Amino acid sequence: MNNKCAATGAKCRARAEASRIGAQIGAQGQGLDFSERKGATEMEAKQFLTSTTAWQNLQDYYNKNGKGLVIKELFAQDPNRFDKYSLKLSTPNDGDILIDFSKNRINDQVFKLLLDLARERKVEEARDIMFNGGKINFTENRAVLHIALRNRSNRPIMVDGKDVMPDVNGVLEHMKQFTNSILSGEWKGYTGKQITDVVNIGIGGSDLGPLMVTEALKPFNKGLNLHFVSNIDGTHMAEVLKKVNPETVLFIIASKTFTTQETCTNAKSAKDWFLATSNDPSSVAKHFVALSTNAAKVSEFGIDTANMFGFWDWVGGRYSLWSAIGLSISLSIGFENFTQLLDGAFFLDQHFQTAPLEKNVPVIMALLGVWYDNFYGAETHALLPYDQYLHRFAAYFQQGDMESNGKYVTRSGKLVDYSTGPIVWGEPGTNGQHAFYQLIHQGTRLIPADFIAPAQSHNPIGGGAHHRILLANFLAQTEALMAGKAEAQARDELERAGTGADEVGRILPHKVFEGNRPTNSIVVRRVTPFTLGVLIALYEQKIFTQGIIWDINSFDQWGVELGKQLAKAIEPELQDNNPVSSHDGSTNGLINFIKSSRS
Ligand SMILES: O=P(O)(O)OC[C@H]1OC(O)[C@H](O)[C@@H](O)[C@@H]1O
Repeated sequence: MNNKCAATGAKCRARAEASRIGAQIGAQGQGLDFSERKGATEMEAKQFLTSTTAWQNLQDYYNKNGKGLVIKELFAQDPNRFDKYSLKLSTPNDGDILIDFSKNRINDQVFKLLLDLARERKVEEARDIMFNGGKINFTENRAVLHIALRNRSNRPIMVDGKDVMPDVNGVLEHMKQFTNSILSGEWKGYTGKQITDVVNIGIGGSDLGPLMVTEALKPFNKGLNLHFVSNIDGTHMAEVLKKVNPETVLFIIASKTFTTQETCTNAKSAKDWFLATSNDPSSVAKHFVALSTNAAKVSEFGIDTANMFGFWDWVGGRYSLWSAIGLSISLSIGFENFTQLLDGAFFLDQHFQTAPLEKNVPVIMALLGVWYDNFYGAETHALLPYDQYLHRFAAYFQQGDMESNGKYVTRSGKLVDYSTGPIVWGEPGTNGQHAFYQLIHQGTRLIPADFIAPAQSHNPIGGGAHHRILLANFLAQTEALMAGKAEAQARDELERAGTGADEVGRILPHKVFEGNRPTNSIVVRRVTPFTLGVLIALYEQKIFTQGIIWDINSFDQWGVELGKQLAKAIEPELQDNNPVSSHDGSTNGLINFIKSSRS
């Protein structure tokens, strides 16, 4: 250990760890291209996925045995199946988190072959590149470092030769001071009143994360009313403005780029509304703050950069709730709880970095997804939280997963010949049961589903009856999806109920459940800032792992640009009522119908 290291023990150990990982990558990274070529193809897989040995082994196994993998029979054959295919993550203060993946169409051989695939695709090496600041988002020449935002060890993380942690900590300190001054009432509005309401104006990653988390952690709310405006539809803004008072409202303009049309338009309308009452441009500073990477645009909009909370281009929008974008979270639940959320994510990141693949929860969940998407042809994945507070969880991961892995070209620009990211959807239980579970149970599509439930409710009303019923339904659904109901049982039930023979013959097929529908179950003790941080990071790292296996760039989103471009061209055409003919027949027809219908 040199003298410099002796002076800063923890940092030094972290640096040594970083350089060890770096050396390891150099030594082991034969399957990925780790050449010095700028950015990019830093993690380009050398072999096309479907021609790798691991893939072909899986394909062979699936072809021979895929249809014969019946989960309930696998349980009958192996009394230790639950122990073998479930993991517990022990959190420091928030209890254990159980991840049960035993109700899947896997056996030891499939599990081994899936792990072989992760090894062949160099998942661990790719992970280490991300954690060490590699510019893996090569189409934008950016590192991918949301993990630095929750790097609670303060291990130095270098981008372009600079440690990002001092800046990360600086913004966290600013968020802390601001949160405390708002919550204590020290920060006053332009007429001297305390702030009572916060309106977050943002869209996509600048809306969904804060909205999902503030809803999920409502029991921890410190007293402010939170509102979110995302849609350009004036209705969204108009309805929120009805509920707030210019003297006591704080607008947070959240936009990584500060160029997003919806957010800029909504922010301007909010400012106009506010100034119509305050009549004093200097009062804006007390009621508007900005969260952005773009200081120039923030001041152009009229927000003092002293009231700006910055972040960096290495934070992807859909991974940004850990950054300044989380200010509304911090204002809702207090800064201490916000740091608990970061701690939870850090806990999961450490697990992802250190657990062997066969015990690595995000890796296992990613591999199970690949098994169903690519071999069984599943097209969707359901997220089914049995917790009302998590009602936006699936919506949040629609962006998280679909914007990340909805890509059809590989890192080197070749068309894939396999499917990539699934369609993600879901609603909280038990609402979903009374709406779409019919199709999961008896439809023609295979829908792998994740069930998420807390053992303890924040609202144990009815002497705990509500939560007991909720949990019974969660457990019953995963059991039913796996076990199904055989014809003999269905017949027996009908006969016992006194149904006549003709009637039995007629309705029996409708009463049979094939079963063998795969599910994962994740059970937390309670939904807390820490456990929610774990859950979110778990899905983020699952998405990362799948992106590596599929050899796609999970961190750009060019697919959202074309529509924006065309909208910019159409908008001026909507300014008058003259018919247009510059588009295809359908688009012309729609535009002209709208023009004729609005006068
Ligand atoms: O935060 P902003 O720069 O306003 O971006 C908001 C959103 O806009 C987009 O079009 C992207 O698809 C999202 O990834 C992003 O989260």
